[in-house]
Amino acid sequence: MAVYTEVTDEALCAFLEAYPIGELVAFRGIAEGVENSNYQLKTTGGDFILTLYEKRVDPTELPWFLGLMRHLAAHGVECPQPVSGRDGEALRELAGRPAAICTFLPGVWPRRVRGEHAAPLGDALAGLHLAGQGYAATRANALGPLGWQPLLGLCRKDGDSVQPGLIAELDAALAGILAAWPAPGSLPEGHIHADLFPDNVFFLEDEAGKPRISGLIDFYFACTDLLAYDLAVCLNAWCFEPDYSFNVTRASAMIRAYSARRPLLPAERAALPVLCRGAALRFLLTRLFDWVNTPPGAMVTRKDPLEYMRKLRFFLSAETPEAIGG
Ligand SMILES: Nc1ncnc2c1ncn2[C@@H]1O[C@H](COP(=O)(O)OP(=O)(O)OP(=O)(O)O)[C@@H](O)[C@H]1O
Ligand SMILES: N[C@@H](CCO)C(=O)O
Repeated sequence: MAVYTEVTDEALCAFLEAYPIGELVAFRGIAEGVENSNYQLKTTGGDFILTLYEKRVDPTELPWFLGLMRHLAAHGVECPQPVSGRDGEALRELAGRPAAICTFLPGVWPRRVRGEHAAPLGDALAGLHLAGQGYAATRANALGPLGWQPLLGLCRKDGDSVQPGLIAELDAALAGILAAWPAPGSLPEGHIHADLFPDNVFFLEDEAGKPRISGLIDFYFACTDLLAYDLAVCLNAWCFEPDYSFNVTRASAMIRAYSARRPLLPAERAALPVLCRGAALRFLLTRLFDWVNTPPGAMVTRKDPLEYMRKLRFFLSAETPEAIGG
């Protein structure tokens, strides 16, 4: 359930007066998503998404995220576009929260990932990286390597209650990953999505029944970091079977499609195993943090950290890029 902040009819109608998108026809809360409150709006001007940004998004960073979405949409990426009010502002306040309206994207995210999703995803990811190049402002990755040690520290006290020995295993993995992490400046950097999981990628089917991407959403973890790290996030999120076996065919198709649009440098390909380990650790740590630090009844949907322990173990055992489809 992710409608944390309720909006009344009256408040919404008053809010909409600031926008040139007609009058409210209908609106409903969207239960999916864990970070923010989302509403689907139908107005006489069309379909839109209203997002109320909840506590975990720093309001001072919102202009960067909205600016990136605008930039990407202007450069050919299908992604939500912030709608400006009559005063030119896209960001304002509703029900005591920062709020923005974005364009609605058609399509649905895949509840079950299939092999044929991999190539369109790789292609779209490379397209996003290329389109992001002209967006000059940068945002450091708070959940990058420098953030992992402090995050692990915050899980230290209770982490072993999730699985005995977990913290010692993570200490050892983190030390190895940091020691092997690419040196600053050694790999291409740019703006990355950093959370391109299946629930953030919408597909439609073409006439032949083949899936094609209709849009990418949820840019609120986007940041400036190693481009190949974004591919590592996708290899984690898209390439495991429900029994946690790694689907190397799917990974190869994704990497090939990415490289066809933005050729990976040999050094990026060589770094994929450690980048995949780092990406697995990142999602493990944020999930573990939520697991051990969320009081019952709090407004955060917890996800299983151990799913990422299994993925991390796989990537620790995969020593070459070939072993992960590279
Ligand atoms: N622009 C859009 N067009 C159509 N549907 C959207 C759009 N933005 C969001 N949605 C719908 O809202 C749901 C939640 O959105 P989103 O994933 O951005 O929420 P969140 O709580 O910020 O994210 P998350 O939990 O993934 O971090 C999506 O699964 C989708 O159904
Ligand atoms: N994609 C993240 C949640 C944050 O959007 C996860 O699965 O842990």
